[in-house]
Amino acid sequence: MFVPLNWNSGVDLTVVSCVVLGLIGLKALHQFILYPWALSPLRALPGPKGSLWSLKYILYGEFPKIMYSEAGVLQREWSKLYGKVIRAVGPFGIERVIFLSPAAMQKVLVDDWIDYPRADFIRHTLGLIAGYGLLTHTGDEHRTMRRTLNPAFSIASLSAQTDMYYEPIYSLVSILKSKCKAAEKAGTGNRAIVVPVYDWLSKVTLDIICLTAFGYVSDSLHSPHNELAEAYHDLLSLQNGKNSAAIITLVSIPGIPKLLRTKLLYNHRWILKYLPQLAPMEILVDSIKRIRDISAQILAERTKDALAVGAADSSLAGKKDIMSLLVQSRMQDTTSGDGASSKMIMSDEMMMEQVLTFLGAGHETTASGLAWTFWLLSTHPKIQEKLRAEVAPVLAHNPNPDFRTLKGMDYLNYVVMESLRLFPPAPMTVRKSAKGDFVDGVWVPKGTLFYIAIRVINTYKGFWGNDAEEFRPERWAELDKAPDYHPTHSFQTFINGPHHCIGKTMAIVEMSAVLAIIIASFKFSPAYPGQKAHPTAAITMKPADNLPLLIEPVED
Ligand code: HEM
Repeated sequence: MFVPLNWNSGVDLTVVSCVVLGLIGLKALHQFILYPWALSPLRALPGPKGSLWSLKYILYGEFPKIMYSEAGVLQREWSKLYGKVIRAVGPFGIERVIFLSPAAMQKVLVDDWIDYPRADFIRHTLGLIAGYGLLTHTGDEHRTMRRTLNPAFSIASLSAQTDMYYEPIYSLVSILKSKCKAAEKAGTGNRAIVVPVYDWLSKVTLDIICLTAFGYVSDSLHSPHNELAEAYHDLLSLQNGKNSAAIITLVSIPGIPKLLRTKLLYNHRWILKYLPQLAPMEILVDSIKRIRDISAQILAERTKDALAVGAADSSLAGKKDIMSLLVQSRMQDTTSGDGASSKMIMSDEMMMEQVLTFLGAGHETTASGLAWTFWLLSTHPKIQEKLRAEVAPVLAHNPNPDFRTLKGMDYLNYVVMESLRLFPPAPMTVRKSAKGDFVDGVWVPKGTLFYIAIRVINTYKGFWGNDAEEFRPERWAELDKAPDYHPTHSFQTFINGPHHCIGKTMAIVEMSAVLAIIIASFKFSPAYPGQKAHPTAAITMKPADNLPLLIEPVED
């Protein structure tokens, strides 16, 4: 029988409160101090250790340092001090491990990938920003979804899309040339101008991904108030360590990721600006809603087109964009009943999440990759000259090179790969062990977070030699001579295994096309003496200052 607690019940409320508080205290003591520092089987691994006299360190561990330092650089310093296996304690006493060896990467990312899914907080952060599409699924569901999407990213389909790159790229060239001309006419006597390179690259890559992924003309290069470009601009303006920490904390609370996408919260988003720590979330909720609305519109248009084509003709009727291929394939599977076997017949809702994923995963990553390439070329003028000498004659002969011509320019490929190695647009990702097991001879308990140290592995001297942190594109021609280079696991920019980036070849070819044409048209140099790169610390690594650079048209 239920006995209410009151002064007459014989149960002393003070005792009950003390017991409850005592239990909470013990749990906190275990979580923050005893487990990570005295009981965990990982506690003896090498790694940074702060003072247990510091309340801040007990509460947050290495997290503040990680969030406020350049992505991957702190971890690279740890690898120099502690070697290929590192343990660091994060917020709430939660441990994370870093393994650099090819054997560990093979186990976690390739052989036993099902036992090492993406951690929930990273899944929800990605889902919120880039849709709950392929990026957020795992296991069998991921396998069938990937099988359904793979054909749209085949070499044949990419080759058919290459000619769609050129209109946006040449539009950018003519916009920048007219800006240089205007500067000269304005009486500076000089055609060199400083431009925010990342901003322009973000527009050109948005226009390219919209055309190649959806056959949608965004033309953000000419329309400064393009809705999609503005929504992404607002979303990306949130990208800094403080906001990332707030987003990660929020999405770790059950129910919040769903709430952030509801109409209710969108309609009352103004409330958020009154909550100091959550004020930037108003921009997040608003821009996500705008991006989702435009994505729904794109999907509805593609479905309408496919139905019209399907009624007239069963062929793809010249549509080469990824979404048209998927919508067509869904129609064929639905009518033939094939989808039930090996492929997935995606619902409208699921297709919509894929639209968001291709936009989110395929736009800003490529723009950042290109921006860092121009930064490296600005600070390495001889390499810039050598690249121009390779691409200019090819473009003079063929201004719109096809897939094979782009792949055939060796130095261009080396420059792109070397830049993606040093400045990987996604500098890290996270996995969580679903069971306890030995990794590289170390017992790692269930529930441990694995920091997949993309940038650290890409620049580890143990794999790349003493000049690992230098920009030297020629190294890609000499990999067979590098004794410790591992062909699969020394370069993790797109990671490896079943979750490896589905857009890898697309991104490399697109970057090569943009880079070849822009570098043949303009010389790049730093905007001011002593300029430094400022990569933001977040899930992706974009230049915090939009990368101002001095550009000058190359004489015809
Ligand atoms: C330079 C550009 C790019 C980089 C550096 C990059 C990097 C990555 C990385 C590191 C992952 C693995 C994330 C994880 O498992 O935690 C990934 C996955 C993914 N990427 Fe990319 N990406 C780029 C461009 C693209 C493009 C152009 C698209 C599509 C249009 C794309 C679509 C995806 C998708 C759908 C996944 C999830 C794959 C799966 O789980 O099966 N990415 N990317």
